[in-house]
Amino acid sequence: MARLCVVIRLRTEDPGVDWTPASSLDLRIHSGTSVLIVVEMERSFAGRRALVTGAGKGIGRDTAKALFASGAQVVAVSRTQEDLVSLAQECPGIETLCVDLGDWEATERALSTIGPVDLLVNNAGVALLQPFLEVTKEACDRSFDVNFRSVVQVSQMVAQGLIARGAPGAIVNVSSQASQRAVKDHAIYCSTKGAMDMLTKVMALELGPHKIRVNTVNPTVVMTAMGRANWSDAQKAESMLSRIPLGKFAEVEDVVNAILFLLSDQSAMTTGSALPVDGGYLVG
Ligand SMILES: NC(=O)C1=CN([C@@H]2O[C@H](COP(=O)(O)OP(=O)(O)OC[C@H]3O[C@@H](n4cnc5c(N)ncnc54)[C@H](OP(=O)(O)O)[C@@H]3O)[C@@H](O)[C@H]2O)C=CC1
Ligand SMILES: CC(=O)C(C)=O
Repeated sequence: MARLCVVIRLRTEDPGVDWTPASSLDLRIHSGTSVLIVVEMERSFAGRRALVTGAGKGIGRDTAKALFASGAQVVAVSRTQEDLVSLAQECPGIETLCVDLGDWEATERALSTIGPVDLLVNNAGVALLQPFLEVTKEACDRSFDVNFRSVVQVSQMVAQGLIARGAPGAIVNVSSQASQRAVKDHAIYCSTKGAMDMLTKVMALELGPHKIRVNTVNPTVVMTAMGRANWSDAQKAESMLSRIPLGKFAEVEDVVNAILFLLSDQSAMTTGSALPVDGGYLVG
């Protein structure tokens, strides 16, 4: 028997859009032919407003661009103005906000007027590597201020807005495989990411009744500016690669796809989870 598979790709558009079909699909089915019609729903964030921290470079920049391309209104927050200028040139219409998220008062001032946000990606982070016995107060304070405290602060502001509007929302915290495995010279970094994973679970517990989902993505090494700074040495990289069953580091796109999945309605029943993007590193 001949089998015919028809894939119809639909975009979940704004309900206000006129669905009058531009063209019709004329199928002539011969007798004895079975037809499987697959309707693929593309992920669209039309009508949603997303805030991405650390959107100047790397994972955050590509996440902001992907959300923008998927129809979301995007607020890109980062520390270096020229990164935001170039991002706005690439994506005309993206909103930008330049602030050091490690500065609580400056962040409060900068984000107090951002308006409603439906989707939040807490991506900004620093990896200040020091052997445990050489950890400094400055590195400890900076790491926790950026990687952890700013996540608390920005999430509070966004969640309070959602609750006031009675609107559902989704938050993705960008953690790391390093939240669950010791990595040499990463005592403070691992601790900030471990704290982030636990924070994520408590946020999910308390915000769930408000229809706000909270999850982490937990990538392995990604060769962004941060990855290149710490993992360009071939021998050091090999020590990590040898512990990854898929035998490769993650690409930025792999992390972006995981983030968009956890922001989308396709993960409507997932909250409080930690989604590895690590090639199997954490199974070891
Ligand atoms: N790269 C990797 O191997 C991995 C990264 N991660 C995590 O992914 C996230 C993104 O990392 P990645 O894209 O690689 O990092 P990058 O260093 O390439 O980019 C980080 C971005 O965050 C911004 N940022 C950092 N600190 C602040 C701050 N205080 N206020 C505002 N913006 C800030 C940076 O701005 P600026 O450059 O101006 O400081 C930059 O735009 C981080 O949380 C990281 O821990 C997780 C696993 C692996
Ligand atoms: C940089 C990082 O998050 C690692 C080591 O996974």
